[in-house]
Amino acid sequence: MACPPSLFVARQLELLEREREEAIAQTELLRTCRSPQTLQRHGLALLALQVIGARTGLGGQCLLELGPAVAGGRFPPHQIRPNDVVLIERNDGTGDASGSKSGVVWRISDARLIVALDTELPDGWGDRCRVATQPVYSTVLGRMRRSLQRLQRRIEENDAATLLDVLLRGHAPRFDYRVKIEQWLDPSLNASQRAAVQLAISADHLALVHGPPGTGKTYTLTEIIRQYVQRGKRVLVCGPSNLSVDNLAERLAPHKIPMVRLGHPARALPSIVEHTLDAQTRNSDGGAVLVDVRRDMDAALARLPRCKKHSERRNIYNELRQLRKEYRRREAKLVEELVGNARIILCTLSGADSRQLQGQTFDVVVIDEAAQALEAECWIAMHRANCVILAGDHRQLPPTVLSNRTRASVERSVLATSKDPAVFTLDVTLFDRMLAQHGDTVKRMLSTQYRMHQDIMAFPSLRFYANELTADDAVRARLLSDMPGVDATDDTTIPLLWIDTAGCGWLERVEEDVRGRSGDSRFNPGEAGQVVRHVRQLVEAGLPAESIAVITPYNAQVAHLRDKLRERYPQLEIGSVDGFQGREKDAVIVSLVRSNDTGDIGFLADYRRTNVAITRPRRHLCIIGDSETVGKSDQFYRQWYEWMTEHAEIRYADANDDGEDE
Ligand SMILES: Nc1ncnc2c1ncn2[C@@H]1O[C@H](COP(=O)(O)OP(=O)(O)OP(=O)(O)O)[C@@H](O)[C@H]1O
Repeated sequence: MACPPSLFVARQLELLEREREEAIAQTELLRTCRSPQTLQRHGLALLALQVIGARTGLGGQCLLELGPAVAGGRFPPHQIRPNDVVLIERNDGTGDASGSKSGVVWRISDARLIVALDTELPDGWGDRCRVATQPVYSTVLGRMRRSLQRLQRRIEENDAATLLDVLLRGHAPRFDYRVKIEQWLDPSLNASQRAAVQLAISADHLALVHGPPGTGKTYTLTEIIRQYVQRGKRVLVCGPSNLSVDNLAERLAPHKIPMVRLGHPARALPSIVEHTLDAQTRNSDGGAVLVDVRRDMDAALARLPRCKKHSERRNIYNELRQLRKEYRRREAKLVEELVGNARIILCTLSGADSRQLQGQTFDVVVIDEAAQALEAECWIAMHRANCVILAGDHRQLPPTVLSNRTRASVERSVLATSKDPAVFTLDVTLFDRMLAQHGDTVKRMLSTQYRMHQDIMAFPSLRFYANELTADDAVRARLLSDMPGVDATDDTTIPLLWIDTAGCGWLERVEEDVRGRSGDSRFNPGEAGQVVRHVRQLVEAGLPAESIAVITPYNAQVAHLRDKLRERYPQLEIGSVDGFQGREKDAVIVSLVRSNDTGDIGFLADYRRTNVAITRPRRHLCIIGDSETVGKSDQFYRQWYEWMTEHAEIRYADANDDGEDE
């Protein structure tokens, strides 16, 4: 039996609070240990900006336009992205920190940054400012906490909703198999995809679609959503990231179903821009009136910089306040109409808490990438329906949890089945919990994959997917040498290669943290040399650098590899394994980094990370690592290496080879 619902929710609340404290502590650490200049060097801040203008956006928000203070200047390299929460601070030499404001990045280009603020910048602000990223946790965690508190109330009131019974009270999920699919809207679906659609459509309250890498999860969800709509149902489609939501929106867009994508349109793909609430509001009949009010607001905003007198400025602020009120009233009415008429609403999980969805209910909530979402985040959306379809892959990485750095996450399959709420950690997802609680009857796994050469697929299939994956004919034998312009060489004609660095003495090194102490991250210059060599050989064989990704579990190795490779191969993608989840490339080189005498493998012990790393390539996977270190005390890595010796090519690195010369 599962743990008592109210205890479970109380424990989740406690864990969220710990997460909030950790997020605050980390931000503080950044702020206290690093100067603004250092933050800018790390891509977390942009300094010396000037206010270029302000106009009105959706919701009557103030869209503040910023650019480099130097005329014709460009921003330095940075990591600021649309939807990031940023803090705008005045930087006019007065040293006055008052008036700093939090906003959301709307758009960002080489020389322009537009930030959405709830109100204008305070009166008296100088034109000079700087911007620094802030963890979004504060907003998202707040929404999660509210959703759990609501859940707690529903449990106390004994809410009879059967979704709660299945998700929290251990009742078995029910399926009505009389619900048959008369016509496949997408006839190209394969047998396992059809089985998943059938299960989802028959579910009274809960069904899981397990989608291993490249198996067409998005394809399948599209059919599920369309089948629901055809049955007259209203569907809320969510995912933890904007990208997950946009991928589905893009697949649904051609089918002409009334749908609305909520959230900032900044990152919307061109094909779905017309479905964003922002665009639909503008293009509707009522939108013309809004445009008029918006014009009045922009005109008032434009007058502001010219007013020197305090009283004049105060009058303009009063005028703006009235106009904003009017704008919000009219807009709310329009939004209610648009949202109310839509059969499909798409938004991030935390976006399901937005005011545009106030009072809205749905027949079903579909959650993509559910194995990467915190359970509390899922509840934000799940309060709106009595049936939920979860799609994901619990064999890949779970959501990032700041407060949980222990090996507990590795052992979470044990935790997920426990009755003791004290052992739950935040990265035990709802997807995990439901599988542990209800078993395989509640899920269907997609088993044909459309990404990897069959040899690349074979080990992950064996180890993570009960050997049930098959490679579609179109991909099963494709090699790099089959690509146009690529020569057949020793490297391009093999799908699997391990460059073994055992015995080379290339020991891992520890990166210093922000305080100059030994940090968590590691790098390995010897391995990096082998990466350089392999990239060079592939490119010399005619493979474009943009078809190659170099990935590694450690951020310090990412930075080290970027230093070595970026200039020579600007198109080459170099990143962390975690950041590459959900992506694919023709050739993928994985640098394992760990090399020591004790066999310490750190967070490589989370095999889900290894699974993500080795399932990214289409045609060629090259592992660079020390087989002795990783296999010393870890059975998984020992088995993997043994398997590789039978099925892949093993090359032994030369200790005198730094990868730079022929
Ligand atoms: N039934 C099918 N017939 C032919 N191709 C398919 C089919 N299903 C999926 N594909 C192809 O497989 C690829 C992956 O599909 P999709 O993007 O839906 O996968 P996914 O499982 O969501 O991916 P990820 O591994 O990133 O989660 C796509 O290029 C798609 O064209």
